[in-house]
Amino acid sequence: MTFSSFRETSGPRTLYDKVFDAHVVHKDDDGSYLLYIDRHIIHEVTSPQAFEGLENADRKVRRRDCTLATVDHNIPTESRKDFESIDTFIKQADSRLQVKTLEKNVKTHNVPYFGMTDPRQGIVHTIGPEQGFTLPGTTVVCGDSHTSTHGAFGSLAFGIGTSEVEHVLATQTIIQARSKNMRINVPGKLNPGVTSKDLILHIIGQIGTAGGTGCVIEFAGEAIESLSMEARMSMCNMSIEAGARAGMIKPDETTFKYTKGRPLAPKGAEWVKAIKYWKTLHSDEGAHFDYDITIKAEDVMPTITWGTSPQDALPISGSVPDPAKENDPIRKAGMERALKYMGLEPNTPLKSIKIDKVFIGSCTNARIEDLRNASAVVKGHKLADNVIQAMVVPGSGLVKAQAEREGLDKIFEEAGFEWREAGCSMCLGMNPDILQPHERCASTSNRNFEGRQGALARTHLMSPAMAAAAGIYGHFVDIRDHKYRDNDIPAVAVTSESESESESLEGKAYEHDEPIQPSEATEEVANDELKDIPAATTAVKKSQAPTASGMKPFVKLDGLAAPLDKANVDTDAIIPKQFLKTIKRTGLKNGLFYELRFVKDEQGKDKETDFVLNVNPWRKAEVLVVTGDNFGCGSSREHAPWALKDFGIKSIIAPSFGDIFYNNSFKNGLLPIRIEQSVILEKLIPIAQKGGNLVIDLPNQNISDSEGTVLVEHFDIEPFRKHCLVNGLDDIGLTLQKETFITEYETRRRDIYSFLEGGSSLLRFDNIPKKKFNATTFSIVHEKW
Ligand SMILES: CC(C)[C@H](C(=O)O)[C@@H](O)C(=O)O
Ligand code: SF4
Repeated sequence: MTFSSFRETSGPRTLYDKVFDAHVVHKDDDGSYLLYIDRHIIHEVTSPQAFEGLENADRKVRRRDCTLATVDHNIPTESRKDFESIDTFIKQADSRLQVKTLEKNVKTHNVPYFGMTDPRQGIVHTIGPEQGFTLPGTTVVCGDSHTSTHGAFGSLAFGIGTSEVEHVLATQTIIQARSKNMRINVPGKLNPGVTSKDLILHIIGQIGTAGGTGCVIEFAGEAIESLSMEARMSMCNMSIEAGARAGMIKPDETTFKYTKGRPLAPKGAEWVKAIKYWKTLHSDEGAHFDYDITIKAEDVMPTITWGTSPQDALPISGSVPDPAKENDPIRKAGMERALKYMGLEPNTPLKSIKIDKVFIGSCTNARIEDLRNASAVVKGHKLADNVIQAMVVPGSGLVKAQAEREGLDKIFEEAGFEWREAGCSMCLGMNPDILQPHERCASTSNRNFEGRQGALARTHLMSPAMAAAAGIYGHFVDIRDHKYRDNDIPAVAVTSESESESESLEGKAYEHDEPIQPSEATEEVANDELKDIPAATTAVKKSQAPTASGMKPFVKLDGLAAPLDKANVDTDAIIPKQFLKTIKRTGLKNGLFYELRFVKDEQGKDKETDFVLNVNPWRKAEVLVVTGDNFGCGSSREHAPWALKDFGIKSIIAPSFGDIFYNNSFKNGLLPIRIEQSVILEKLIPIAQKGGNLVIDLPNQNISDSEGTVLVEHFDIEPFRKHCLVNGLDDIGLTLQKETFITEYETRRRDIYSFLEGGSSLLRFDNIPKKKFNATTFSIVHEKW
């Protein structure tokens, strides 16, 4: 049997090329591809507008068996012991609305769903692998940038925006351009005390947050091969912080061992067939990589961040850098701003910096191995007196249950840590878990952007062991100096899954021979708790509804240009988390660049700063001219282009863009244009600074001033994107015209990749407590499965 029906080249291929090729449904003459999506995970923040669009266009979820939903970002992490209903449990009205909207949507469309009363609920990127929903060689998408996590299985996994969520729901495909291939080789062995989190922070420190832009990174080499699946997931998780579209690691025995026996992993003959295929998934000898980078394992030390970008990473033995020693003026200004925000003095030894809080959680580091590593540090110690709060938030209900079986909860609690329920929590603080202004946190999460964990809060990223140690000592420490009690040193650069976990996951609890439809559990909750969803969501009038379809054509724009002299503007800065709780695409104007545009006055009211968009004439700007690289990096939130559009911005010019933001912009008729930095500085910025207009001619792909002088003779744009913008075309409508190709692909898929059939529809929902549960019921139910 041949496993692939499409091949771009006859020569050697990379892992990425192989997985990409295997999913090509159709290649258009303009070079864009339609890719089939095997696994689609959904959460409450980025799906409401997608379901709304789907319903307004009278479309259905094409493959509910390829779809899995859960709630994670908004939910409180306090004990659910007394959980009665979402109405009483979620106190924040906007969070509650998002959760209930998801529940309504999964019910309407019969999508398998792990709600708050389901012990399998957890962070999207924890539950996919845990259930065996994520499998080697699959395409995995989610309206979430850290979907890259799933690449640890050799799957092609990437974050998408809400319009694309709608596209996948309707068509089970996505329109993609081919990315470049980057390989990061890590030869040698990691030093004792060094985890995959240190390694990925080190890599980002080296290549920068724009280093992987336009690429899919394959992590390879001895140090990578020796990592456990959990450690690999932490690596791939943060490949988005390196600017990459996705991160991948070739599947091997470690992968197969982790996957075997998971509820949705293939069984019997299908397992044998799957393994045969998965073993072909590696980069061929001689395959071409556009970039090949080597990072020696022995050079990596326990690493933490000092600033407000994940690339601000240094070995723990280092000191806060000194801007006075930086020659590049843009970088120098960035460093000064970061140090001011972080409340740090140049040249301070990192180990002497005191902390206020600890957060052990997030999709990067809240799996069982992470909690084992952190608890081994904590065991027999107490939190330092200056530490106000330390939280441990497991990645899923199952991680929590496993940790409790191993007694880790007790170890943490005895040391003074809080033991919480699963969710995203303080990673971005869409729920009540936030830092207060100026609090400094040792965090195992992945983003240290300004305001990420709370307004004016200070985040330092590090491994679970290092965060736990910071809690014990009250300041950052080199984990290699820590004295473990009882010689209880965990295998931090673990080589394979611990037996106990694999066994529990292979146990009876997860058998699923008889497919059972998701029925009552989903239904009952949804029926009871839809009361406060406004009518507009349940019945939007077609004519009023903003959907992905029918965009206004973008042809020529003659618009006032505003200058923005910044690099690495992340989407958290473009639209902070508190504005993500909407279930609409509009009304985000005031949230745009909120932290930059407003400060609080004495009465606690918003007062405008002198940020460029608050100043005349730029209040009316339609073009944003950015001098620095990597505009729109970070989160996949489509709220970023929505907010820019709401403000009136129609085009953004920058040297480079975050991949997901770039993509999301097109879906909303917002034109991002990549122009070399020297040209921006020389020709465009002077006009923007004067408050002049720029004329962007999309059909002719050039930019002039209002007198007609051509400033940029040619800018690049992929033909398909141009075609859609100029004609205001609806992607989904276009894709649905390719129905024959999609059904043909599905027929082939059923045969060639038969081990993917069934998907989430094989999950059991019969044994889940429906209304109420407590930790004890949980583990009993879990044992019984
Ligand atoms: C809310 C979601 C869109 C976002 C993401 O894409 O990453 C979030 O998970 C984050 O970490 O900022
Ligand atoms: S990065 Fe944080 S907020 Fe985003 S999915 Fe992961 S845990 Fe959730």
